[in-house]
Formats: sequence, structure tokens, C-alpha cells
Amino acid sequence: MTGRRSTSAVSARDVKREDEQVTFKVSRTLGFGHCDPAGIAYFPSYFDIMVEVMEEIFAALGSPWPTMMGERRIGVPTVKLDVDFTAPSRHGDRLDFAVRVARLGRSSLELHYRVTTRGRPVWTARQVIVAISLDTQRAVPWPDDLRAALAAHLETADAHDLAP
Ligand SMILES: CC(C)(COP(=O)(O)OP(=O)(O)OC[C@H]1O[C@@H](n2cnc3c(N)ncnc32)[C@H](O)[C@@H]1OP(=O)(O)O)[C@@H](O)C(=O)NCCC(=O)NCCSC(=O)c1cc(O)c2ccccc2c1O
Repeated sequence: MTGRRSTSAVSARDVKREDEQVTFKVSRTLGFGHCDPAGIAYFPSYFDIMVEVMEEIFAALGSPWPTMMGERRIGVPTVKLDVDFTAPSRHGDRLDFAVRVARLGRSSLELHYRVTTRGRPVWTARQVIVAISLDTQRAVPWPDDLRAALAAHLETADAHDLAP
């Protein structure tokens, strides 16, 4: 992700944490290519943007994907995604993502997304991703360094580190 992308409002190093340092804040501008002919967000575009946001979060956690995937051979496919769309967003809107680490398993991770534009809720999502070996395509435990970084961001209220 580079600062030259038209959809990028912040770079990876600008990912911010708030609320006792458990929420990642990332913003993206909804571009022309993300919208239908009426200028309303086309929902698959949200998922492309969501992956960009994930990539920024992993970079902020010290695990940039080019290294994680290319050298460590770890991928993070999505196995569950539950989304509620509550209001449309439009071409040019800034989408503000607040992302929480809700649950950390042996190889799974649940992330909760709250997306707003101008303070208005637009969509929320609960996503489960799994660390896999890109060589075997099977789940692997989170590496110790990444587990420690993720555990440090677990929500305080109802989150659990479920490592055995
Ligand atoms: C991912 C799998 C290979 C896992 O199967 P496996 O048999 O190896 O492991 P387990 O079944 O034991 O599960 C490990 C772990 O995950 C939890 N889990 C599994 N499924 C679910 C589920 N549906 N809901 C919730 N949790 C689930 C399970 O409980 C275990 O939890 P622990 O806490 O004990 O660790 C296999 O499931 C698989 O191949 N699934 C298909 C994935 C897929 O095709 N997804 C959609 C498209 S791929 C994709 O979106 C994607 C792929 C990438 O490679 C990416 C890489 C980088 C960034 C993004 C990527 C991306 O978006």
C-alpha cells in the first residue's frame, strides 16, 4: 500500500489506536471505481477495501504482508464474514474504519469492524481469519511474535486469548 493510491487516506504508519489502545483507526476514500453508476458504493468494493485495511493493521502489528506471505509463507484467508449494511456511502465519502481484535485463537482471529462516514454508521462486520501455511494450505498456530502483538490489542471487555 503506498501513499500514492487514490483510495488511501492514511499510510500504514498512521494507523492509530484509541479506546485504551484496542481500536485501529484507518480511513479510505470511496473512489469512482468502488461505486455503481449512481455513485453509490458497490458492496464487493467494501471487501477489497477491508483487505487493504487488514493489510495496514498487520503492518502496524509488525507483520507486513509481503514478508509474512513471501518469506514466512503465512496467509490469512477469511473463513467467516458477517456484515450488516445500515446506510449507503457515496463516491467521495471518507470511510472511517474502527477495527477491534475481538478473539484470538490458536490459529484463528476475530476482527470487528465499524465503518462510518461523517460519524454516521455505514456498515459493521465480524470477520474470522485463519493463519495458514501457504505451502500446505492448512491452519498453523500464530507465530509467537504475531500472537504477542495481537494479544496486546485484544479488547478488554469480552475478548479472550484462546491459545492452548
Ligand atoms: C482456512 C482452512 C485451511 C482451515 O482449515 P484447517 O482444517 O487447516 O483448520 P481448522 O478447520 O482446524 O480451523 C482452524 C481454526 O479456524 C477456525 N475456523 C475454521 N473455519 C471457521 C469458520 N467457518 N468460522 C469460524 N472459525 C473457523 C477453527 O475453529 C480453528 O480455530 P482455532 O481458534 O482453534 O485456531 C480452511 O477452513 C479453508 O481452506 N477455508 C477456505 C478459506 C477460503 O477459501 N476463504 C475465502 C476466500 S480466500 C481469502 O479470502 C483470502 C485468502 C488468502 O490466502 C489471503 C491471504 C492474505 C490476505 C487475505 C487473504 C484472503 O482474503
